[in-house]
Amino acid sequence: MSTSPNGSRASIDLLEELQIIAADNLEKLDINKYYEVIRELGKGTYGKVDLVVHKFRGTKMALKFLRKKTTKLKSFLREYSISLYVSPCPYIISMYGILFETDEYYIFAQEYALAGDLFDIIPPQVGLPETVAKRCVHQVALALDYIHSKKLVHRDIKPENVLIFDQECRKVKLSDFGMTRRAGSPVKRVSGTIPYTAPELCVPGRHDGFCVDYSTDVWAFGVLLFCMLTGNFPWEKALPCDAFYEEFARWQQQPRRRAGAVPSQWRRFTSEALRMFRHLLAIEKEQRCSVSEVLNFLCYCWMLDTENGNTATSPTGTVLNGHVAELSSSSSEEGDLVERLKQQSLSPMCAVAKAGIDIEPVTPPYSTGSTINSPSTNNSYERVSRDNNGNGGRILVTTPIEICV
Ligand SMILES: Nc1ncnc2c1ncn2[C@@H]1O[C@H](COP(=O)(O)OP(=O)(O)OP(=O)(O)O)[C@@H](O)[C@H]1O
Repeated sequence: MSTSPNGSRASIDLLEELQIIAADNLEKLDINKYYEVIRELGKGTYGKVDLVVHKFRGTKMALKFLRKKTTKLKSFLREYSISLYVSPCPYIISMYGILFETDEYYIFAQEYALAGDLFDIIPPQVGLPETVAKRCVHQVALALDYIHSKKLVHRDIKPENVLIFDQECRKVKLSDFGMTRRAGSPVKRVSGTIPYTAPELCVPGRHDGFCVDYSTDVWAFGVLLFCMLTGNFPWEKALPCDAFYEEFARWQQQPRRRAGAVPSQWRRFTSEALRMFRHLLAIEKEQRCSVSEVLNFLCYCWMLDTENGNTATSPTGTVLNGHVAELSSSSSEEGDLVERLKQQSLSPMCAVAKAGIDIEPVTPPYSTGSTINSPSTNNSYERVSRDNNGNGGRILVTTPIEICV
């Protein structure tokens, strides 16, 4: 908080405050002195994520490395602060209050998700069993709902950013807040991954900028659902030149939908599931529902030929109605978070040296304590490995489009 000229306290919001604290605590250190690298967990556009063990504590954690060459300090601090800000949600990856830099990287520490990411467990062209998919969908919906309740838009919803703790998706958490922005803020260029990108952001030649909007997360969430249930993308990109998208858009815009007119890729779904998809994937962004509407469809069967039947139960045993209220933290809880961070050093070095400071994830004030081949379409997607580790053929990489800065 700062004091304005007239003496009143100018409000600096929590996110800005977290960024200031983070900047004040950023220090250089020799990573090998404090961490033993076990293996690389993943690679992204701007760096990598390694599984490490803290040499003094023995704590396993995931360190996210953002290359200084391609990441501005401001972007790093923003990603770190947003990740921390939303981490109280039980369906979002937890954070350790640790950040530092080396000559080459900015680095922060996260909880380690022991089963990797959702991308790796979706059987290509088959999809996950409906029960597993629903369990996952429910948790991701709650995570997104939480983010939206904080007036933030994730902007990079895809299976690679859903981290999993077991193969049955009993515990999954949303991650990667590098693209997250406040709803309503202007962004210069489109960002995202093409099959998940909403049609209004796919239009070529639109360089006039966009306002960040929840509806883009809703669209990506709808595409994610399709991928999980089928092991395919519904289309390559949401543009009229894509025959799969065009067919879907025509069907969406029909005033009266006849069963026979359902596009072939969508005929495997029950009418309730189709209704859900129509709400999530409304062509006009104003018509799209909120993410939480999916929760009203969990009690229905989604797949026509499912062997698992439907699962109406919540993964956490919580009542579906009122979930948002349960997950929203109060401003005093947010204040607590800032206070704890101020007291807690953000350096791994001091975390060891200071008595009474343990390296545990920054815990939610209201924690429940509960405990594709990239999906391919039947069309002509370019088949490229997601990484260079010999996964070739398993995945179809989507073409990243311009990233906003
Ligand atoms: N906490 C974690 N535990 C386990 N694996 C993780 C963790 N964080 C990231 N990963 C793995 O590393 C991959 C890349 O991580 P992340 O998405 O955070 O990087 P990124 O550079 O932002 O990626 P992108 O450019 O795709 O947005 C993830 O898809 C996942 O497989």
